[in-house]
This record gives sequence, structure tokens and C-alpha cells, in this order.
Amino acid sequence: MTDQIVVAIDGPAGSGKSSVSKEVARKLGFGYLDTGAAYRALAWYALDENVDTADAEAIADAATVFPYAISLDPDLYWVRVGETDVTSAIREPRVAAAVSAVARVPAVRDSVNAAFRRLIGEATAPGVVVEGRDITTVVAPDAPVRLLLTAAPEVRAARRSAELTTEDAASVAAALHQRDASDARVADFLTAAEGVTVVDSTDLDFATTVDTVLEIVRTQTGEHHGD
Ligand SMILES: Nc1ncnc2c1ncn2[C@@H]1O[C@H](COP(=O)(O)OP(=O)(O)OP(=O)(O)O)[C@@H](O)[C@H]1O
Ligand SMILES: Nc1ccn([C@@H]2O[C@H](COP(=O)(O)O)[C@@H](O)[C@H]2O)c(=O)n1
Repeated sequence: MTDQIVVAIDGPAGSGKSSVSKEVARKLGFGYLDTGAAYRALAWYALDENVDTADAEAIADAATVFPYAISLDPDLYWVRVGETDVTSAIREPRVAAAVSAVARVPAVRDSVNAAFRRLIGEATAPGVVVEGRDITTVVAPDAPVRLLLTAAPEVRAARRSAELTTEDAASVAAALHQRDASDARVADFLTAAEGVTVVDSTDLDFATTVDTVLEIVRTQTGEHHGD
């Protein structure tokens, strides 16, 4: 599709990328691509198959056979590995703890990036909201809308902690910050690249954050999808 609109959104863990992107996609009638889900699903697969996530070569090999599928429908979101629905399992803290090691393997990034570009190209919606860590810089640097969604570290930790009610808040915050530090060695999602607009949601509620992103999409594309 040639006139497809890509809205590229990057940001650190817990900044609201998934929830905000999904809602923006719904409101615009766009597809939604959660790129972190591919890395999480590969980490889940490695754990399930007893592949050592610290062994880059073994992980690169696993990535070549890993039967991954994802829905781009924001109203019907699922992630599968083979016949197994892993939509919830990939959010477990054990997967979050393993994912950075998997994501730092260059061969893995090359293969998932090719899959992302294929998925975006095959999407039938008028546009796709794509979120992750390197979407504005590597996956879709030419996207007409490129955003860095951020929030203060303590706010992101508190939001994530509110979701993981069985975990203690200090461990949730430590895990989130540790994952950011590890991920930041691979992609710079803490500073906006040239041409990327920053949305800081520290003092914005969810609805206002969504409206802010929608307004930027409308201003930067001149499109009024979903109005
Ligand atoms: N502006 C906001 N105000 C309040 N809560 C928010 C806001 N934005 C997102 N949230 C909430 O913060 C939590 C984290 O958001 P979300 O999972 O979308 O972040 P994320 O950036 O995708 O995280 P990760 O990278 O770890 O997957 C969710 O519970 C979400 O509903
Ligand atoms: N473009 C991306 C997206 C994600 N990652 C890695 O996947 C992990 C999970 O991502 P979430 O968005 O679901 O938190 C993330 O911690 C990164 O390790 C990536 O490298 N590039």
C-alpha cells in the first residue's frame, strides 16, 4: 500500500506506548503493531524450549525457526507462537527479565525488523501505529509521524506497579529501570532523534495523552481519520 500512514512511537518501559498506541489506532481506524511483543515472544519461546537466553548464537538460531504471529487489529490483539496463544504469558516478569538479552542479538533484530516491515506493508488499514524502541530511527525512520512517548521514571514505575499487584513495588521499579538500562545499550529511546516530537505524559492522564497524540497525527499528516 503506497499511501499508508505509519505513526512511529518509541519510548522507555512503562511510558504508555502499548496502551496509548492501541487506543490511537482504534480512534484512527488504523492497525496497531506492538514490536516488543516479537522480542517477548522469542524470549518466551527460548524459555519454553530451554534455550539459554545468554547464548547469542543459540538465540539467533531460535529466531530462524520461531513460529511467530501477531494480530494488527487493536480490538482483537493476540500474539501466538505456533499454536500457543502467548498474549498474556509474554507479560510475565520472567519473560520481561529475559527479553533484553534476546533483543540485543543483531541477527534477531535484523530478522524481526524485516518481519515488522513486511507486516506493515501487508496491513489493509489506511495506516498503522507502530511502537517500540527503534521505530522512529531504524524500523520506520521515514514515517510521517514520529513520536517519543515518555514519562518520569517514578511515574512509569508506579503505573507498572499498579498493574502487577502481586509484585512488590520496589522490585517492579527495579526490574523496569534495569530493563531500560539494558535496552538503552542497543537503541536510544531516551532522547528524541531529529524530527521526532516528544510527548511527556508525566502530568497527563491517559485520555489526554491519547488526545495529544491524535492531535499531532492530524497536524503532521493533515489527515482526519476517525473524526
Ligand atoms: N498518561 C497516562 N496516565 C496514566 N496511566 C497511563 C498513562 N499512559 C499509560 N498508562 C498506564 O501505564 C501502564 C503502562 O503502560 P503501557 O503498558 O502501555 O506501557 P509500555 O510503554 O507499553 O510498557 P512496556 O514497554 O513495558 O511494554 C498501563 O497500565 C497504562 O494503562
Ligand atoms: N523496537 C523494539 C521493541 C522492543 N524491544 C525489546 O523488547 C522488550 C519488550 O518490549 P516492550 O515494548 O513490550 O516493553 C524491550 O524491553 C526491548 O528489550 C526492542 O529491543 N526494540
